[in-house]
Amino acid sequence: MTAQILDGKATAAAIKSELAARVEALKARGVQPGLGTLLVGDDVGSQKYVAGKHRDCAEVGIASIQRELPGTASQEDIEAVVRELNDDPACTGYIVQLPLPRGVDTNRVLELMDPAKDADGLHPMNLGRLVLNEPAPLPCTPNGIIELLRRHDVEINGANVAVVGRGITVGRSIGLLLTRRTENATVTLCHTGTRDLGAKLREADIVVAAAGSPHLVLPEHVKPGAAVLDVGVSRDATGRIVGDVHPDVAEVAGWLSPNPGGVGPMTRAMLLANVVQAAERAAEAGSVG
Ligand SMILES: Nc1nc2c(c(=O)[nH]1)N[C@@H](CN(C=O)c1ccc(C(=O)N[C@@H](CCC(=O)O)C(=O)O)cc1)CN2
Repeated sequence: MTAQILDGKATAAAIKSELAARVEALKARGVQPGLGTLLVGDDVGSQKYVAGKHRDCAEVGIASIQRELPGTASQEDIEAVVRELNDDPACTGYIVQLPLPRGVDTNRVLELMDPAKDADGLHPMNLGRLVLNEPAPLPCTPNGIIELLRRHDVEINGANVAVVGRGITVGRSIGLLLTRRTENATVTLCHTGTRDLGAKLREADIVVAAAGSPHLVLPEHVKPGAAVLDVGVSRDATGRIVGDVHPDVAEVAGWLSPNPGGVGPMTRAMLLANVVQAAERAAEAGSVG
């Protein structure tokens, strides 16, 4: 068997053209959505991701507000920029690029954000709303994974899903999304403390590998025909991306997301979707437009 490709690049391009039409409609009502980003430090990967987010904004007609601080910035410096973005009317939604430098209290920074401007769905209020099944911006990577599966007609309803990795942007929240009645999956969250990871993976119809551990998922771990999403990003000595999934998994899986070109572009598309949706909600509520 050779897995069919879950093409994140093409799917994200289709979503972006849908979003561009919604942005046009907002602009016709006098509403200009604007995405802010705060990047702290000089991590090359993070710089690339943030640059990509602003390229996407330009493509769909969302305005860009870029803030950068050096890696030596203090907690207070970072919080001052968060307050500025909270108060800036041109910034209708924003993100703080993660991870923040060692020593910075990330939770305190996220808690200080205006939840109405949280374009990443990572503010504790919005994660709480997700738990309560109330409308909220959805975390971008988990939402991107679900959208990628849906748009390729991969059955989620009733599926056994194994997630590997318990990080804040993927592992912790994806179970909340997949176990909603609308998705109806059964989720096992695996991590470094999981005994017999292989056995958990072999039971799964869908594997989400988000551990950041190069080639952790091997062909013998995968049920024939399963959908495998490669989310983890490590880099080899030349700076090339190495995913969590061994390339030979393509011989066993039914579906496989490439890395790069799979979940990454979907993460960016879902960020734009959150910005557009928040602007639409605000316009409906009459606060703008
Ligand atoms: N505030 C946030 N920080 C981080 C998030 C997040 O959702 N919010 N997720 C990741 C990084 N990330 C988004 O910020 C992200 C990762 C990957 C890509 C992407 O398009 N990757 C390309 C490859 C790019 C390359 O060559 O390096 C791909 O997969 O094709 C976009 C965004 C952690 N931080």
